[in-house]
Amino acid sequence: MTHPEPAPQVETVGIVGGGAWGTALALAVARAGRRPLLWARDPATVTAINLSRENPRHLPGIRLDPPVAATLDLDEAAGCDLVVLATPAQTTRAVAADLAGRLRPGTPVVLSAKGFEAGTGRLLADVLAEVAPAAVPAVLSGPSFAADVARGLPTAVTVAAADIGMADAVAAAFAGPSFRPYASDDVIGVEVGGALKNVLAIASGVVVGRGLGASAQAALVARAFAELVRLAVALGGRAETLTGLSGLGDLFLTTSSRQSRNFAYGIALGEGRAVEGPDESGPLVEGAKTAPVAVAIARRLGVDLPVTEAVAALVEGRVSVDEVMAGLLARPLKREHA
Ligand SMILES: NC(=O)C1=CN([C@@H]2O[C@H](COP(=O)(O)OP(=O)(O)OC[C@H]3O[C@@H](n4cnc5c(N)ncnc54)[C@H](OP(=O)(O)O)[C@@H]3O)[C@@H](O)[C@H]2O)C=CC1
Ligand SMILES: O=C(CO)COP(=O)(O)O
Repeated sequence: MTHPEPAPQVETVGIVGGGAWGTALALAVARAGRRPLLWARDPATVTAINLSRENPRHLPGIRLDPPVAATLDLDEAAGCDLVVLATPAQTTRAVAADLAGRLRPGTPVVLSAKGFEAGTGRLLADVLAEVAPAAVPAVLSGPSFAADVARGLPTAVTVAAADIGMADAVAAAFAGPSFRPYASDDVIGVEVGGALKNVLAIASGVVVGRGLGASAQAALVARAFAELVRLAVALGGRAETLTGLSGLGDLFLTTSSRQSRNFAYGIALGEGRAVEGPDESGPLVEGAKTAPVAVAIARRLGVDLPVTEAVAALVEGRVSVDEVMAGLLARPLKREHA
């Protein structure tokens, strides 16, 4: 029998990753009455946050007043009462390994990246548990653009941990006047919702970029939602979780808003402006990296993910948009909920 984790007393929050999302979460934590300490690897970002009170590279135009502070010292961030990982999904193993020996045993570590690990096909919470066993893993996900959160616009997310009491405590640590976390104990469902919606946002962008019409976009989003549920359930998550914020909520946001980097990349693919995967020097497009990993996971589990397969093929430049659409429409007829 497992024992509930003791609820953490959270005054300080270490945020590992000085990008748009890490910076926005630092502001959310400050508004929640906690002291955020943002670790960034880039000295210029740390100096800009501490002296000019902004993050010009990743979140320009947003004022970062105290108590937001930044550091280059990972030990300082790791020593906080709660730690958030906010670097891209594919860096999770390396960053968590670097943190591992610096954490106090039992420190909650909140994953906020959205993706599956390439190569292993593992969920990020599993990667964290493997490389940083001293951490208590939690996941924060849901419809939340960094710019919206940073500006204090109303936002709701899900915080999941295996122990619901821990999820409640972590949710409370982030809760502020405009940032509303809901607690869940379905770590798998919440992770899959965040990871796969990026892939499906690319698909929705392709439909828009190719000018296929609002009806096609609605059909795509409905079938995309079915894929979210199928994969989450096959991996051990609960279907109802995907009807929530990390699932339907984030799918709605990123399959319809041009603020989404994944959706915007899909539009470029649909318009024929991008033929292969995004360049590392451009904006982060997590769905392009997640698509082939999701396909591999689905094939291993015998789950049918035709939209995800189509995105993987497009991103890898193996097919054209017209070939993908013809292939999807030519699939044998089936029952809707089979
Ligand atoms: N932006 C958003 O609206 C949201 C993003 N997310 C998720 O958060 C994650 C991060 O996205 P976001 O912040 O937007 O991305 P950004 O591109 O804005 O920032 C990424 C940050 O990670 C840093 N970084 C990259 N690789 C490493 C590494 N190996 N070690 C340490 N730091 C590293 C970068 O450092 P450097 O500046 O030095 O390159 C940069 O500070 C993604 O998984 C995304 O899906 C989730 C919800 C909302
Ligand atoms: O996850 C996000 C909002 O919930 C951000 O989406 P993009 O990474 O597509 O910009």
